[in-house]
Amino acid sequence: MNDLSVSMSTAGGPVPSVVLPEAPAKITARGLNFYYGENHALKDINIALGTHRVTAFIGPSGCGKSTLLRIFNRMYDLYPGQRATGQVMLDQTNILDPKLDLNLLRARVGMVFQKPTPFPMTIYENIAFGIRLYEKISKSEMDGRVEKALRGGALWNEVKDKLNASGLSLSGGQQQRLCIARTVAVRPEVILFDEPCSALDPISTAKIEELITELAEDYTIAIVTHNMQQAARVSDKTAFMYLGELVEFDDTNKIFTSPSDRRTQDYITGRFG
Ligand SMILES: Nc1ncnc2c1ncn2[C@@H]1O[C@H](COP(=O)(O)OP(=O)(O)OP(=O)(O)O)[C@@H](O)[C@H]1O
Repeated sequence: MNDLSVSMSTAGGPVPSVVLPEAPAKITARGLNFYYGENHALKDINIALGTHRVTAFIGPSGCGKSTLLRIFNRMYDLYPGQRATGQVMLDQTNILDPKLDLNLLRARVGMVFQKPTPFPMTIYENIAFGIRLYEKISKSEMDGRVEKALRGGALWNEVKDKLNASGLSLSGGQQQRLCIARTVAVRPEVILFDEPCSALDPISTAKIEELITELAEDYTIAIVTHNMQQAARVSDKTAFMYLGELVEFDDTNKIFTSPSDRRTQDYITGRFG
């Protein structure tokens, strides 16, 4: 990704022209089905997310992208009547195991949402709060961790002189980078992004995309996006979903230049969705 040359896609945006070598799987779903009560929202999903790779999920509204992402850190446990069958592995850990410690899972698999959601506390505390849930460290160690996380979120230079200001006083784009910093602060292995730029202006969007590319050096990343140029710019692999099915999953370059399935072709050329 970082230093790849680009070519034009059928959707009109740049796509990476070099295919990265296959990476070992970090998250693997096998025969995954998901139900909202009677609504069968995900149908027999089989997919592997490569370690330190960026996997994009695209598809028309309601196809199940967010549902799949939320399974990766068991967000569905928060709502009654929802159930998953099949297998989803994070390395050797079965994510669907009812006995799994969800706090530990969510420390390993962090999530950044569509709308920036800073806590109503200082910038410093937004970062320190999550670290304290998992670790007891000294003030000076915490200062170091907060700085490192804010650097990781590409926000340090903008906030280093006002760490005691409210997180809510930042711009939307800065708030989203604060949320990313908050996520990396607890040192996850995977970061899930659910349409992270849809509430942001183009400059903030570009910053977040650049950041996602940098973060892939240290984390495995999954991103749901409606923006196909964004999927093409930031991801190594792209999954196209339709009506709860995983229609096609391949190198991003291939998906955007010569997809195998007619439905993928129709979607990326704007014929529906
Ligand atoms: N909390 C819920 N309760 C019941 N049904 C739901 C719930 N959330 C989503 N669904 C249904 O599950 C299906 C998949 O929804 P999901 O939000 O995963 O799709 P999506 O591809 O992320 O859509 P969008 O791009 O619009 O966010 C849809 O039919 C949707 O109506």
